[in-house]
Amino acid sequence: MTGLSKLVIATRESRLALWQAEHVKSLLVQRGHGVELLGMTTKGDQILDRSLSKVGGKGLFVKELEVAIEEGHADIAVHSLKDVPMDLPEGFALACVMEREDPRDAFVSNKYAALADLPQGAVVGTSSLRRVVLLRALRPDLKIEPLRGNLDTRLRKLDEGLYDGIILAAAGLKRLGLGERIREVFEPEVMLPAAGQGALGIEVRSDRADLLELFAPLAHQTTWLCVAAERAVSRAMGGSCSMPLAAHAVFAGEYLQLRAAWGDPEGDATLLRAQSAGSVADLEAAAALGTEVAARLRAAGAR
Ligand SMILES: NCc1[nH]cc(CCC(=O)O)c1CC(=O)O
Repeated sequence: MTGLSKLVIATRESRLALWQAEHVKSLLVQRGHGVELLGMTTKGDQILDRSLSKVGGKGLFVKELEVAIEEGHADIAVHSLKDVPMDLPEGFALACVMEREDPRDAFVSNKYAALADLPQGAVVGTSSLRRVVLLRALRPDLKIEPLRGNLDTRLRKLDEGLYDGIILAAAGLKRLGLGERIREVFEPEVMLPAAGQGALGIEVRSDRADLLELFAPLAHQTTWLCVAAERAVSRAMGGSCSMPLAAHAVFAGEYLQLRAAWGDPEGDATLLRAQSAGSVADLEAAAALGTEVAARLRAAGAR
């Protein structure tokens, strides 16, 4: 990047993706860089009638953006880390992980103030296998129905009366100024978040030393360590979103505390949990903690 050229951010065109790209743009503009957005549609945005776990998973939201970078139409992509596959394609790297928004899941409803207020057999919308399994553990009586689409689409379907309540990430709602729609946030003890939930990552070509240097100051080190541990659990478990898997890390003093939960993808009521904590100084140590927790899940019977 020279002083003259503009930095181009490839982005999906959902309101949340655009907010995230604009957020990164404003941080760069504050630092004196020229920035442009390149909006594009991904397969994940087009396929709305099937659960993502059935059509190929997380990579569906990032592939087109990587092609744009590869072909030189864009320099970077901004991702919700939750949607980023555990292993980036050859030649790509995360330039940084930024400070996390609220990592928790939220209950949204027009009729009920909390999950516990839902009557027997109420209809709850979510297409996340993780949320399905964790919801079943909390309320086996509920009727869980698929719910896909971007945030606005999901809220519209709730408002049309198709569901008594839905589960969404608090982070997306807060970023879009929709925090007042949240009736209840679930503490991680109650509904363990997905690996990377609430965190943003910047993807670049790994040979772009200029960009790696440019984004180093935007990194949030504790978030990066937490997310590295969480993603290592997913990686060690096979890392696909056709498996109900939760992983969430927090710092308690100098210790990184990592918890994970695994549900049987065949859909029975099995829910296994594992955790560990360690003093973690770098990304390798964080990843090792994640691998250890995955091994504990397996020892408990996870496949
Ligand atoms: N799977 C879609 C997705 N990817 C990231 C977020 C929320 C924001 C975040 O986790 O950073 C959402 C929406 C949701 O799960 O409700």
